[in-house]
Amino acid sequence: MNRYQTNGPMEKNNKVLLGMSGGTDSSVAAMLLQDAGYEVTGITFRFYEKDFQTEYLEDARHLCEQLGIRHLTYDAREVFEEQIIHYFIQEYMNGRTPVPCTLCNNQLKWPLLKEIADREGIYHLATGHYVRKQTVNGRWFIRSGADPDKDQSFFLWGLPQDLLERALFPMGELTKVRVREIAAERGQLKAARKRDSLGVCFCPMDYRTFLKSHVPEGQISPGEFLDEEGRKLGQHEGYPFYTIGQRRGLGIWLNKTLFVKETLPEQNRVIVCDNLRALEKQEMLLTDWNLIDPETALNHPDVIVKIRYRKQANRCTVTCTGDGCLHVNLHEPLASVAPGQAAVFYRDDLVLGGGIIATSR
Ligand SMILES: Nc1ncnc2c1ncn2[C@@H]1O[C@H](COP(=O)(O)OP(=O)(O)OP(=O)(O)O)[C@@H](O)[C@H]1O
Repeated sequence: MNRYQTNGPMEKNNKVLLGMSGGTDSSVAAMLLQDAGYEVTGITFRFYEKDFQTEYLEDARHLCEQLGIRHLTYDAREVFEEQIIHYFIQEYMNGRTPVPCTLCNNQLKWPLLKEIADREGIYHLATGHYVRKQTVNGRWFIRSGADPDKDQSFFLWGLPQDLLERALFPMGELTKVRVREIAAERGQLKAARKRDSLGVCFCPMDYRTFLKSHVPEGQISPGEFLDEEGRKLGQHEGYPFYTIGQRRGLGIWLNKTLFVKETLPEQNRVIVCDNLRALEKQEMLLTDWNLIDPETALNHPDVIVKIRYRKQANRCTVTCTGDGCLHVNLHEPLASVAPGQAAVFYRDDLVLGGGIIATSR
């Protein structure tokens, strides 16, 4: 899954390369890593800058100066645009639901951290993610963070062993409330008060507005809403604007609730239904998957799968298909499964792996 490969293992040392976004978590992470005796280097990736705003860079640089640590910047805007923003738009245009934060972490942010750490002779890699890590039978697993409201384990299922082994997660045992307190206690009031980042960094608003301003005119056009029997119910604004399970904003006025069941990009049609049960799926096929230890995940009846960051957890059995996909048999049906979304496997709070949903039925 990862593009950035380097040669051979690196000797352990007490140096750590910390991804610093200028936000509260990575700022406090820098302080805690320093307290723990590490020689910290901060790095800020320039992924995306709305209206050329670079205050986050200045904030990260300023904090490093105050802490007396080295700070690097790395311009990743072009690769971010190609790999993440382009993918995000393309997925919607293909009638799928993208997972840009998962992709960014697993294919860009963490591999870049490793690449630069290798170059700089730095063994450890760190971020301000609210996760923990643990070894089981000699393999490294991500565990949920101690703060259930901030747990970010859902996004890191794709990290390979060589990277996990070197990873440090200073936020893992802390709550966000405590992290803000630590920043304030150390006199870092700006860091203490920063707002939590909301949703996708380059698209914090409704994705439809983003698509409207980024997709060339004429590529998204109005089409038909059909019911399950193929009867025309009205006109939609273009299939990429609708996601499976959506019920708001359809603009169809019938005296019953309607849900998007399916989008058909080639025909620019959106199929709706009036029964939530019609959205339920019992099986999923995953591609681009990663399992930390296949033995612990495959063919066990006690695996939990999540396809949403919050408020959903279904029991399942995972098997490997002959053609290299993962088959997920859901023990209870699950509604609103969209191709393109990530499915993440857990046992208790241990992340066993995950993959991208190709199909479901
Ligand atoms: N532009 C960036 N450059 C370097 N590292 C980054 C950048 N953006 C995020 N990170 C790293 O990834 C972690 C998770 O980022 P994310 O944006 O998901 O979380 P966050 O809760 O907003 O974190 P923070 O409070 O540190 O901004 C950050 O704590 C940081 O270590």
